[in-house]
Amino acid sequence: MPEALIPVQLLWVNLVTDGLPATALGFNPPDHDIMRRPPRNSREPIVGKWLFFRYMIVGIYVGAATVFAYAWWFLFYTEGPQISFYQLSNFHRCSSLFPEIGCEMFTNIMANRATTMSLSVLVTIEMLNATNSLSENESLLTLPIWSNIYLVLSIILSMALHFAILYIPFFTHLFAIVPLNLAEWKAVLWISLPVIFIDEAMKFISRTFIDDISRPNPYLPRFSDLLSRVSNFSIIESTLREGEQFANAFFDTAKKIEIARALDDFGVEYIELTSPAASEQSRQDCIEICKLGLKAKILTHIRCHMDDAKIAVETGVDGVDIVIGTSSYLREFSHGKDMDYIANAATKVINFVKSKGIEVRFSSEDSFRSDLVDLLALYRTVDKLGVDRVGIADTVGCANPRQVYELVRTLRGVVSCDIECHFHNDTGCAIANAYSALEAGATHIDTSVLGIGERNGITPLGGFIARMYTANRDYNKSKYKLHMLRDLENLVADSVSVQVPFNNYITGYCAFTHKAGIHAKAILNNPSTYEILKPEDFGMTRYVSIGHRLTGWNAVKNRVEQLGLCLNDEQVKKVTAKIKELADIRPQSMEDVDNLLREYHYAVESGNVMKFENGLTATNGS
Ligand SMILES: CC(=O)SCCNC(=O)CCNC(=O)[C@H](O)C(C)(C)COP(=O)(O)OP(=O)(O)OC[C@H]1O[C@@H](n2cnc3c(N)ncnc32)[C@H](O)[C@@H]1OP(=O)(O)O
Ligand SMILES: O=C(O)CCC(=O)C(=O)O
Repeated sequence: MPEALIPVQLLWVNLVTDGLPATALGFNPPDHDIMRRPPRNSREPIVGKWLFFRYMIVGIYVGAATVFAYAWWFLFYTEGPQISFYQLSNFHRCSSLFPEIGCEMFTNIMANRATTMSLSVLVTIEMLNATNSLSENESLLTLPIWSNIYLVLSIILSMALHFAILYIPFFTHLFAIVPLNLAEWKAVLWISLPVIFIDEAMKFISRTFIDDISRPNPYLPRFSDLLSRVSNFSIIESTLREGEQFANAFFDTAKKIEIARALDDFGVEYIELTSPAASEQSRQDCIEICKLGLKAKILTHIRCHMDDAKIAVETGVDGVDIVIGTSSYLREFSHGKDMDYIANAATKVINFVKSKGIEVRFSSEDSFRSDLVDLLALYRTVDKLGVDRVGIADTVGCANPRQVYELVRTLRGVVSCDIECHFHNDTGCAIANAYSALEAGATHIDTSVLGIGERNGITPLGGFIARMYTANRDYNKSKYKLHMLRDLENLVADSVSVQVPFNNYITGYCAFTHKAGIHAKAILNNPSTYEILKPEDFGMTRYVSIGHRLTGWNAVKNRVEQLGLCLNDEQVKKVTAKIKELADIRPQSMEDVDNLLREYHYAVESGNVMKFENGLTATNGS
């Protein structure tokens, strides 16, 4: 095709569009939802992938529309020459192929008209694009063009300048263009306007799927985080493997079976058992548990060693979890092998387990203190061998959630199989790390009941459930029998001779106890004010404690109503003051409080309230 625009015209477009409208955009008002957006990550690129894609789409449209405007004039315009596309695109061979059409049209005033169409479309589209840029994501319907009056003025001025070069003869000559008529201007508008709709569609996608700017809470999971498995994960319950490494643990066969059944009933997807290479009884127990026909898949955990693998595959397990240390500590002080040896051993053991048609997972022990390049190369190798999962283990509990997120996210880009994560709790990060791992794309999390395991253990099942329930209540309620958690924890606590901690997640005795008056009032009005977990979902009950100096009259009034007593607000406030007086001396049981309320109520009913109050004070003072 002939050249649609010459350099001076392109310079003009730059001058008109980059000058006034671009400057006016600096006066854009803020988006309406600006305060609901989370702060931008400082490491996020200014132009991310999606924004770049948007620019490409709009850019392609601008280019196509400019060229089309030129072609339109030659091909479709009723007052134009109406030649064919073949003729237009072979204009340089016009004199030899189709001289009858009059080849001078490609150089004379007709060509200038087509050029003017192109130029005008480009200028108009740029004005519309400036309008689109009032906001990156907000629609023009809610943030209209007149919200930036400078933009309106600059567009008017820019178009006036464009009209000037179109209709003042000196400039038309200078720019090699011609004045357009009404029909041509209509075509300019029709060709330019779609850019508004294209950008509105892009903004809609950004708002709905990419930026989540409509989220009321900026800290909820982002829809854009497509890798996140927060609502699609499996639990590998390792009480009967990692848990057996807890200092107090000794599980006989009957106890293991009882725990396995309880875990299965609760709904965990996998149960991991101690290596059958550990002892003859461990091997027998493994066989017995496999025979139970549980819904959960049974795994056993072995060293990356053919001897262990051969024993494991004979037990009837559904899968084998292979592990080997990759950090310099473990390579030097545990097994003494280098990365090449590890890769070769892994290949042999994985191929062997796979040949038995059962699941195989390969994990690196002490992943967070391993060399990242070595680690990723190893994972890539085992992924290619066809493992079902690779595992990351924070064996010493050194990792924090950010490090976990980064490692899992990196690994997610390297392997296509599932990713399992195992977090020790030495620094109290095990639950948060598990959550971060899922956010980054991990698929399986290792837990043990009450977190029991080597040293102070791993991600506790109950705490993990609390975290995941908070992220997606329905998903967790549909997968697990949450009300069984307490029995499960009591069973394991008894088996290993420990108490369930007072502040245990969900089942600790004070997990749903509310004490301070301010809390109690709000809880009684709406439990969600101070409860992120619904006790009834876990078969637990809420308790509002009132026999103490931190109580308040709202909590006391509630108790008065529960007891069916009749006191007005002033009377409740007075009796609350009495409770505080007494509780300053010693804590009051619920029975003490109830007796006091009944006595006070009786005194009110019988008209002896003054006497009662004085007597009470005297008793306290004595
Ligand atoms: C971080 C974790 O929790 S990993 C899981 C830990 N689980 C267990 O240890 C299961 C219980 N363990 C046991 O019963 C025993 O340690 C056994 C049966 C596994 C091995 O017992 P032993 O042969 O007496 O060896 P020992 O326990 O003293 O040392 C471990 C051996 O395994 C080797 N080893 C350690 N980790 C690995 C591994 N991941 N892959 C292959 N070999 C390993 C060590 O080099 C050492 O070999 P060596 O006998 O040549 O010195
Ligand atoms: O097999 C695994 O992934 C974890 C092994 C383990 O217990 C650990 O590394 O702490």
